[in-house]
Amino acid sequence: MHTRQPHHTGYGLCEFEVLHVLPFDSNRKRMSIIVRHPETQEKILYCKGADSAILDNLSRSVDDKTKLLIFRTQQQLNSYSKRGLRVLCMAKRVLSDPEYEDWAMKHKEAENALSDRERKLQESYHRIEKNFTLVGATGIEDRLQDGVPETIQSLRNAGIVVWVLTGDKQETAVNIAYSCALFTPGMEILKLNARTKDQADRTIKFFLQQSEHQETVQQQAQVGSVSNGRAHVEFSSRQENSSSPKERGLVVDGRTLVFILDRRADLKKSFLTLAGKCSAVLCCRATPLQKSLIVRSAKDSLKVLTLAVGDGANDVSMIQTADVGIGISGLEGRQAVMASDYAIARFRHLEKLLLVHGHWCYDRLSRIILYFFYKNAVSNFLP
Ligand SMILES: Nc1ncnc2c1ncn2[C@@H]1O[C@H](COP(=O)(O)OP(=O)(O)OP(=O)(O)O)[C@@H](O)[C@H]1O
Ligand SMILES: [Mg+2]
Repeated sequence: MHTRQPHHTGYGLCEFEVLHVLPFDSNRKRMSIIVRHPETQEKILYCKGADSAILDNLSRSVDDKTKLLIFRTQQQLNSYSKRGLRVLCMAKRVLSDPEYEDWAMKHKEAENALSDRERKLQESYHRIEKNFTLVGATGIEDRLQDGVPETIQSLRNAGIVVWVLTGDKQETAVNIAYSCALFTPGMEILKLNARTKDQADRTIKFFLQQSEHQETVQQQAQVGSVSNGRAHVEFSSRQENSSSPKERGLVVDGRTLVFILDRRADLKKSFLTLAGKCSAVLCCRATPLQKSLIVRSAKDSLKVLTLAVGDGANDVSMIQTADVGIGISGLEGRQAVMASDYAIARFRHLEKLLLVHGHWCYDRLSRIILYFFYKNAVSNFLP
């Protein structure tokens, strides 16, 4: 591929030759372009992607100035994501001629491979997407569509349990969970951010014990208020906080999901028991495969009817795994809609769809676990 891209350097217009485009995918969570500089002839790789996909692959030999830049960028990323912005990191790498030639030759072999092409391409991307120099980061507003909080609220009022499965960074996703009314201010938020299988196991068990303890206290409080006749009014008002069940929201990140979904580990059952005690579940930095495995696990183990809503290519297998798959037609392409049973133009149309197509869900509404994608995929599709 030899595309010329005009580039204004400040000294005049010049053109970069595009040598390769390494496309985005939700597993690498980044994309790259390799260009030839028109004046120096240097081959430069520019990469943009999720913070974890870039920061974990920075060059280790860095001077103090670069260390400071990395530190400051991380601080900026944290503040952007806490504000609910969608963050991206940019990095570059100058390639020596021998290194580039060697990579380009092997990459061509991967591109032309007749077997195992996808794996060979992934290996090729990983061979070159490393030893980055950080360039900077951006925070972009990814606004919710109109009516998302209201729709979620009415689904929850109908007894539907809503889980969000997203590829987004945890801090961004948590912020959005509050703005779309998945999490409410009174909720107790349980976070699963384990870095080993044992840690995941212990944290899940701890939360389970804690919630069982809270349930026992609540039951005792209820028994106390019933059996204690006259003292009832005073007792229940004093004990209001402990006797009214506190809603829980569960947050789990992609690395912890690896342990939970590992078939050899025995964590799935306890995770699902814990998830079943929560009013809302938020899975962050989830890959497309993890999204579909979560739907499959809920479907098989919790014995619920599942409905998945998504708008991107990374939602396709989840949409296909769910009992009912719904695609939102939007900017992210047609893959989600093509894989779905029903297409909608806006998330808020979901409520109407559930009412209109009551034959498959309305009477079973309270048994549905709903998965959805919440972003503002601005649509040209008319309802
Ligand atoms: N075109 C792109 N180029 C570079 N990086 C991207 C691109 N699209 C997404 N990313 C990065 O990869 C991450 C994962 O993307 P992915 O599309 O799997 O999930 P998402 O869009 O964040 O969330 P959702 O699952 O809700 O769609 C994003 O959070 C972002 O950091
Ligand atoms: Mg996406």
